[in-house]
Amino acid sequence: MSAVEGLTVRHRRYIPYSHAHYAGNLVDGAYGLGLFGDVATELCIRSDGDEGLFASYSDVQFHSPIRAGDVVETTAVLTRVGTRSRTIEFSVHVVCRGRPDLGESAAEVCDPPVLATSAVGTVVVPPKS
Ligand SMILES: C/C=C/C(=O)SCCNC(=O)CCNC(=O)[C@H](O)C(C)(C)COP(=O)(O)OP(=O)(O)OC[C@H]1O[C@@H](n2cnc3c(N)ncnc32)[C@H](O)[C@@H]1OP(=O)(O)O
Repeated sequence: MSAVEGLTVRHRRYIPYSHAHYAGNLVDGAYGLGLFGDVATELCIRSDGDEGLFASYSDVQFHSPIRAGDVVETTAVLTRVGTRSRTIEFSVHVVCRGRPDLGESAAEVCDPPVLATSAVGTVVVPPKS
């Protein structure tokens, strides 16, 4: 097993209302893939000293919507180290969510967090010099 297998990186961010795209203030599904790209970039920097390039996704699942006003946590776990390829498991969980039914700015912590999107992807890093 490689020393970096199991390496985990997490990012948190607030989803601004300017990013809402569909009815009910949903963001588009590709939004989660953008989050995966950013967390994969930090993971590759930590594992290989390079930002890496996304080669493919082998699985993408949209479990529940991401909405404007959510606070989301994106997680990347390095599960396989090839020669130049790196297999990563991704997830986005909603950790806080607006409660407009209770008030314009009301919001609550999601306990437990709500799984929104998951994926498995492959990034490629340069050869070791
Ligand atoms: C961190 C996030 C960043 C981004 O989001 S960047 C934006 C989106 N991505 C891109 O624009 C990248 C565009 N694609 C490319 O530039 C190239 O295309 C790649 C650099 C991704 C790969 O090209 P090449 O370097 O010529 O690959 P090879 O020498 O044929 O293979 C190297 C390793 O990569 C694995 N691999 C190549 N393509 C795929 C694929 N499509 N799906 C899964 N794995 C792939 C191989 O097996 C091998 O692996 P092994 O080194 O461990 O033996």
